[in-house]
Amino acid sequence: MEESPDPPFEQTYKNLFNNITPQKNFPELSAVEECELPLIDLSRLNLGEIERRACKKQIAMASREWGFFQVINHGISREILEKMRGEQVKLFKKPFHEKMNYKDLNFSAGSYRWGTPSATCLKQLSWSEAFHVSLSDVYPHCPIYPQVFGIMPHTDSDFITVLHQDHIGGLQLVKDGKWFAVKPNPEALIINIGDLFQAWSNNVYKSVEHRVVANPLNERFSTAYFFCPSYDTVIQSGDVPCVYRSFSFGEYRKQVQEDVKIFGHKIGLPRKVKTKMIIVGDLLTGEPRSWAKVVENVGVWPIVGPTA
Ligand SMILES: O=C(O)CCC(=O)C(=O)O
Ligand SMILES: [Fe+2]
Repeated sequence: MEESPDPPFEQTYKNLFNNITPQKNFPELSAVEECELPLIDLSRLNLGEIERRACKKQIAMASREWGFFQVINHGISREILEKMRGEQVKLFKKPFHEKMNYKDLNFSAGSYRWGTPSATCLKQLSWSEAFHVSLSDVYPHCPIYPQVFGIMPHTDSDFITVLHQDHIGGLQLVKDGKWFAVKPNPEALIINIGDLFQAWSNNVYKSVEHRVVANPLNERFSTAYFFCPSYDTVIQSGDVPCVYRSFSFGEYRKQVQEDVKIFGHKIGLPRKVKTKMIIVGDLLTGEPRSWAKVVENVGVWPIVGPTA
C-alpha cells in the first residue's frame, strides 16, 4: 500500500486533541463575507508618466487602506505559475517520510514544517505543511474543521509578501475590524505589506492581520515569497514624531521567535513602540485605549517628556 503524503497531525500533536468538545457552530468563521482585493494592472507602469503616477497612487492607497492588493500583468506567465503549482503538488504528494528526510533538494535542516511545534492548544495548531524555499504551503483537507486554522491569525514579519494561491480560497484578512475572505484569482499575485514596511512608513502602510481557514473537503496550495532585508538592516522611519524605536531586522526576527516560543504567538511591532509616549498620552486623556489606537494617535499627542 502506498504511504500517505499527509503529515501525522493527530499522532504528533495528540496531547492537543485530548479535551476537544465537538462544536457545531463557529459563528466567527461562518459569518465571514467575501471581498475582492483592489486589483492593480501593473502594465500601467509602462504607459507613460500620467498612467504610471496613477498606478503608483492606487498601490499607495491600497497599502494604506487594505495592507493587501492583487496585481495582474505582473510579468510572470500563467504557464510558469501553473508549472510552479504542478511541481509543488508533485513535491507535497511524496510520501510523508520522504519529505521528512529530503537531502537531494538542497533544503536546509528545518526547512520542512507541518503543524505548529510550539502549539499548546488546538487553537494554536496550523493545519498545514510548508517547505521554506521561498515558502510553499499545502493545506491538507482537514477532518477536524473548523476547530483549527490552516494558518493562525498573524501579520508577516517581513517587508512585503508576494503570494500566489490556487482557486480553493481560505485566505482571510481584517479590514475595519472585521474578517473578510479573499476571493481567489489564480491569475493574480497577491501583495501584502509586512511589519517592516509598516514601521518604515511610520504606520502609513498597514501590516494587516490575516489567516487561512482550514477546509474540510479540499486541499489548498499556495506559494509565498517573503521579501526581507539583510539581518543588520536598520528599520527607521524618517518621520517626526516617529512611532517606533529603530531596530534591526535581525533583532526583530529573534524577538518574534522568542515570543512564539514563550507565548505561542508573536507580539510584533507593539514591542517597538516608543513606550513613554503612550504613558504620557494615557495620563493626559485618562482614557483606556487599545494598543492599536494608541499607536495610531501618537503623532497628534503632546509630548511632555523625553521619548524612549
Ligand atoms: O497561504 C496563504 O494564503 C497565506 C500564507 C501566509 O499568510 C503566510 O505564510 O504567512
Ligand atoms: Fe502571512
